[in-house]
Amino acid sequence: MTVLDAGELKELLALGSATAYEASGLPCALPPVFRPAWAGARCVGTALPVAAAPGDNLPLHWALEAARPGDVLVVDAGGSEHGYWGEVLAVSALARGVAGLVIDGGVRDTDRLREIGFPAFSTSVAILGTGKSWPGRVGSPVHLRGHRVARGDLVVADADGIAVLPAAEARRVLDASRARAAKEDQYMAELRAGALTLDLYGFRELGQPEDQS
Ligand SMILES: O=C([O-])CC(=O)C(=O)O
Ligand SMILES: [Mg+2]
Repeated sequence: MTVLDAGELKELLALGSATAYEASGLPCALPPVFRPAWAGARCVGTALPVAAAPGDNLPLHWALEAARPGDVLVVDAGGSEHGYWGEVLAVSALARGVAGLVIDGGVRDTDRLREIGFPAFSTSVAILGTGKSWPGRVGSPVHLRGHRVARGDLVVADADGIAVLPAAEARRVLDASRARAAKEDQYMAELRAGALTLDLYGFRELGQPEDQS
């Protein structure tokens, strides 16, 4: 679905969410309240939006049938502090090639998610269970804390945060991210040699502090 191939997606993930965000020039960052469920979780893929009711994870079971390999489930659960997702759903997701989960809501079984390597990002970790009353919506756009996420958007999620890019911007953002990283690599060599960011970035002209003691 995305215009990038598997190698390019991997490269964008390695460049990182912060670089993708900065290079994009777009307001594409989800707020920092979304955190990885375990240290080292990271994923890239195409968004499959899901809407769920507070304390009800039935739509996530449906989403696993609808998901295509490489999809990231992006779930609006209204920030509800319930364990919408855990080991059982993650095992199924891995078997079906789902690349990850982003949920405005809770996840649980986080040790097991780490052990089996399923990358989940959530606004809480919560042990409360969920009901199965409303099948929800799978595939139509959702709003996560004011950010619209549509089917096919590109999700880049790692330790720093989550960028959600329109699919049509993916190649431009990859190119701009490569350029940004290459420029920073050049700067690194100079910084290691003792140069100052004030000079490399031309910040000296922006003004100096009153007290430099
Ligand atoms: O009970 C649920 O649906 C969520 C959960 O803990 C699991 O998937 O293991
Ligand atoms: Mg469980």
